[in-house]
Amino acid sequence: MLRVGRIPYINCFPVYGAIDRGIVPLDGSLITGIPTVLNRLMADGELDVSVVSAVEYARDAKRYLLLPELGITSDGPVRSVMLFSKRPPAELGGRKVIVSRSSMTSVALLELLFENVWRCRPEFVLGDAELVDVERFEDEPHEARLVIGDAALKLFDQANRGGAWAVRYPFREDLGGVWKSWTGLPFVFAVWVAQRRAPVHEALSAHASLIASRDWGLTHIDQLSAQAALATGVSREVCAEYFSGLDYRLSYPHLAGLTEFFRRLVLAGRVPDGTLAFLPAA
Ligand SMILES: C=C(O[C@@H]1C=C(C(=O)O)C=C[C@H]1O)C(=O)O
Repeated sequence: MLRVGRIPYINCFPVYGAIDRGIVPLDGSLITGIPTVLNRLMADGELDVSVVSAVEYARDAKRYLLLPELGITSDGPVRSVMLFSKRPPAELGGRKVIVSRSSMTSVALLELLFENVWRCRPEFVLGDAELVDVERFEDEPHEARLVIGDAALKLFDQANRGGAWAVRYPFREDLGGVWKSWTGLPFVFAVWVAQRRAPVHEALSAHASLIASRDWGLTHIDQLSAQAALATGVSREVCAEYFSGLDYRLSYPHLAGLTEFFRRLVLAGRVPDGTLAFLPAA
């Protein structure tokens, strides 16, 4: 039986919702983890199929096959990948920026944006940035923080409603939005991959289930938004708006965004040059 990874954030509700409800069968067992944990489990061969940070694919493309037609993407603002800053990003040179330990893609994207858009070089430090960590944010001195997932959505929402976070971090940059202004392209935060050595018929079966579940999810956003509101404490309306800004497909514009991101990471020497290799479509 395949071991299939999933992220606990609400951004995965539209893909796993029908599987969770038993509406779409999955021939495999689900293992839940934050993105960097799933990346490591895939790198170590402990999972067969998983959603991973887009950068994890590029880091070791020979190990994986991409699952076609599936990704976590946004064409502009994403709302859940945010730099919360006490000063304008261009003034963060030499200052401490804490980046989420949960993320690989967004950390790489943030570094590219500092080099090319904000043109300065902060000191990056890894830190915890999940919902349970939020109360301890001020314990570590910093000028800005990269937060992803449910914690980012929640803090962004609180800041938009003028709460304490708006005062603490007057400068809030949505990395999906900044990427779009810089390149004109959508951004692919996460992809689904199978180990190349996974039996093809089993990987195809998992892919078919994920696609069927995603198709169900996209037609049941009201139901999923209610569940997401319970999970995060963010209103149902904001969760619905969040889902409407995410796109779970991997069509030509998304692939253009993905390859542009990888091209820039290769130029910066952060990942080896490579190609996109896909599992045959289910
Ligand atoms: C949009 C998001 O996409 C994600 C970002 C990831 C990363 O930065 O490595 C990995 C998986 C996704 O959860 C998010 O988490 O908010």
